[in-house]
Amino acid sequence: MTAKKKKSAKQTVNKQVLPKTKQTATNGARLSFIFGTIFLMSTIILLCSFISYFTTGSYDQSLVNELGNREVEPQNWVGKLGAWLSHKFIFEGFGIASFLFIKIFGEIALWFGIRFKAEKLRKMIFWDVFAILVLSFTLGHFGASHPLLGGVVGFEMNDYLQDYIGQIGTMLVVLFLVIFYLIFRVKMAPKVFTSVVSNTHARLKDNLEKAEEIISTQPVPSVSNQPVKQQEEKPNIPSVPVTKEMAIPTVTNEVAFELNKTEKKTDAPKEFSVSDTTSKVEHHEEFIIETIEEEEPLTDDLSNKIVENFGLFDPTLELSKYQFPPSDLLYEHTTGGITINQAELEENKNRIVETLNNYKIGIAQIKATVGPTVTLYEIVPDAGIRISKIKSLEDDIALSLSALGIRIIAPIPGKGTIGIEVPNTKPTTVSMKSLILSPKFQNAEMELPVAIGKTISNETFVFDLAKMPHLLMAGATGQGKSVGLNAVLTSLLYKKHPAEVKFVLVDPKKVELTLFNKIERHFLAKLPDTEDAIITDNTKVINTLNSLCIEMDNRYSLLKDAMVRNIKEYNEKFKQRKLNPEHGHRFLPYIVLVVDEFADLIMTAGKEVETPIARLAQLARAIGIHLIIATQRPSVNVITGIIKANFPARIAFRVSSKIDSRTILDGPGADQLIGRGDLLFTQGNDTVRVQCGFVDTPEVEKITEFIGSQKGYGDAYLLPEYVGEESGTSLDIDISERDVMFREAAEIIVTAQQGSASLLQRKLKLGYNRAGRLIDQLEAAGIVGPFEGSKARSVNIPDLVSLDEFLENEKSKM
Ligand SMILES: Nc1ncnc2c1ncn2[C@@H]1O[C@H](COP(=O)(O)OP(=O)(O)OP(=O)(O)O)[C@@H](O)[C@H]1O
Repeated sequence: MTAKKKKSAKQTVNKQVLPKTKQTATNGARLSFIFGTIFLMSTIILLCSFISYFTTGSYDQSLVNELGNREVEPQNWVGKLGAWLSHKFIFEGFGIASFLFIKIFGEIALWFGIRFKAEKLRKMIFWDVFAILVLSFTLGHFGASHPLLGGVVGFEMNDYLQDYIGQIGTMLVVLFLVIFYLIFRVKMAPKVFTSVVSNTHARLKDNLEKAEEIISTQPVPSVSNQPVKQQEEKPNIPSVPVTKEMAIPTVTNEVAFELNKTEKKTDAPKEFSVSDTTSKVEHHEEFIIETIEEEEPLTDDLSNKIVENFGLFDPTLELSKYQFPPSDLLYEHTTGGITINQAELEENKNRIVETLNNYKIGIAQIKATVGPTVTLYEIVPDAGIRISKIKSLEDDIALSLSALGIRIIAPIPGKGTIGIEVPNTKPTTVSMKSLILSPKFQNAEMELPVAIGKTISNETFVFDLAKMPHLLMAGATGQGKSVGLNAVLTSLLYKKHPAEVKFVLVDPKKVELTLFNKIERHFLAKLPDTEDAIITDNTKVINTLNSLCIEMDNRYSLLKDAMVRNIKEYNEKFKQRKLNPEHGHRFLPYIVLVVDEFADLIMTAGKEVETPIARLAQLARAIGIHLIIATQRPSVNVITGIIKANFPARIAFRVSSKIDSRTILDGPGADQLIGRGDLLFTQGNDTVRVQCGFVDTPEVEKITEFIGSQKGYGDAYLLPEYVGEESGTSLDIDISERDVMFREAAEIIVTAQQGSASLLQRKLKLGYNRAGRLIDQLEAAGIVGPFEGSKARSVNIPDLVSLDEFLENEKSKM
């Protein structure tokens, strides 16, 4: 049953990738066949027309101008069409070189038939046309006596050139074109042409020297003269054309071997043998250095071919008609931008100056920047005033300004000034619409762009979730967390296609994220057996988190197999069709896990939740799984050290105490926020104050409605099945029912001393389901220990010898 479901889950995933490609492939094949047939028929028509032209041409020529007349009956085998075609091509065109047009048509027909590389076809056609021109030009030389040889074009070309460069010049041009053709088309090395000359010269010179030497050393003139003569008469010149192969192992190489042997016999008189003469002549070793042409790298591999025929893989193809939600689904919330209240600014400034003067802090300059919720007063204190003094007066200053949530930044990082943030009496709501429409978000070239809000200087604040790579969000109740989560999700929905990102939503409060149910078949991911994609039950959360760990392991194996480092490179390679879906490869969407109330979860499930969350947070960045966890209570027992260490990016809404602020931000500040979406964002060092974009429930409803009413996938994105402890494995698996790879799997597990399904997947190239079954069987046999959460199972057999004994024992007991 489970196996069946697993299988169907896998099939669904594969279906998402394959069917469209197949359909396109069939349509492409049909079109190719039709065009191929048309070109093949054209080839046959040209061939018949041209051949018959040589017997019927002279008769048909007189009729060519009357071919429109039905009464006229030409003799060409292909009738009027054939007579007209051959007259135009051969007589008025390029002479007998026109036969090469048949070759061109044939090549095109062949290309449609067997689809070799288009580049190759282009090259072939280019050289065919070149050959047509050269041949027609060459034969056109005899155009006056044999007009059919080069056709009118060939004759005219000759005639034209001869007028300017004469007959010799024209012949040299022909020679040049032929050499050009031989070098670039036949790929004859230029050396061949030069070596004909240089070899002749070199060998003649060489032999002459040898002969001279022999004459001077040999006492018997009758022997020495003859070979010299022979050598002179028969110089060892390679005949043209010389190929690369012929150039290397010439007779001279063999001689070189013999030479070495004889030279060792030091006392013996020098003996030289030249293989084609019987006499003894000293022979200098000829040393030919041949530069072998660089092998052209094969660009012809299958992936290029597929890309050429079908284009890059398009993950969005299955939902190609998907429409992104329009911005008018969102509300303005405010009319116009920030309103600057001059009187309020003036008043606050005066009070700041006054208060500081009371504490004997003089001010050299003060500047105000009005943001949506707070105004930043940037103060340059008089020389000699210590910053720590201002900082220690923070509460007193706040009291004097009698405003809630004054935040003092002393000094402002990167500037020598002191900042005092004072809330505006009339805060401006930052609408999500203004964020979505901002050029910063629209032009963001990010993997997972999120427009969270506007900074104090009223700039849209956009970050890439993929770079964070995980986000911790905290804030007391009612301070804007849920709105913040909605802003994140809305940003992604406005920028990403359903094929590119999937959400795993955990909502123990059962209210905040339920709206997203409508986009289940577009954007949500879930466990195979579950009804609802949005997880509200804590035990299901544990299964889902463990399932995400499996997905992570699977993705790592895929990445390893594809020899890439991260999901971006992997998907790029997949789009270029360099990864075979039949080997389990598929386009990997980003997965964003959102946990709305983490405190709740950790209180009920504790380590069972913390361990997989920590594991995912540590490892999942490269494979595109990103975590956003939100919590009301940022206490240390909820946000433990291990969680904190792995969530460098934090968003803090208003919290109730300095301690909470420290837990979430590692510093104070969050307790001084004013609520209603006022937040601090940190990613390590700098902290940015941002007013979160406001997106109301009806807006989210409209967006999800808009997306949900469009055609979606058959189901949510299915995560790998996770068999939890409580569901138990059928541990009494019959030995006869064991997988055929049982022994091999056992050997791998025992060798590695690590009982993990993903290890089997990698080593045996198995799917997750089969590897999981094998692990179950190994557990049933007692070779591996029971499931231990996210840790690999223990292995009970120490080595391969013991494994052999164990399996033998098992057999004998049967
Ligand atoms: N960015 C914002 N701009 C304006 N008002 C906001 C913003 N965020 C939140 N609010 C106001 O604060 C109210 C509470 O926000 P929200 O529901 O997000 O709080 P919460 O932190 O999720 O609370 P809880 O934890 O109890 O669910 C909203 O109904 C809204 O009126």
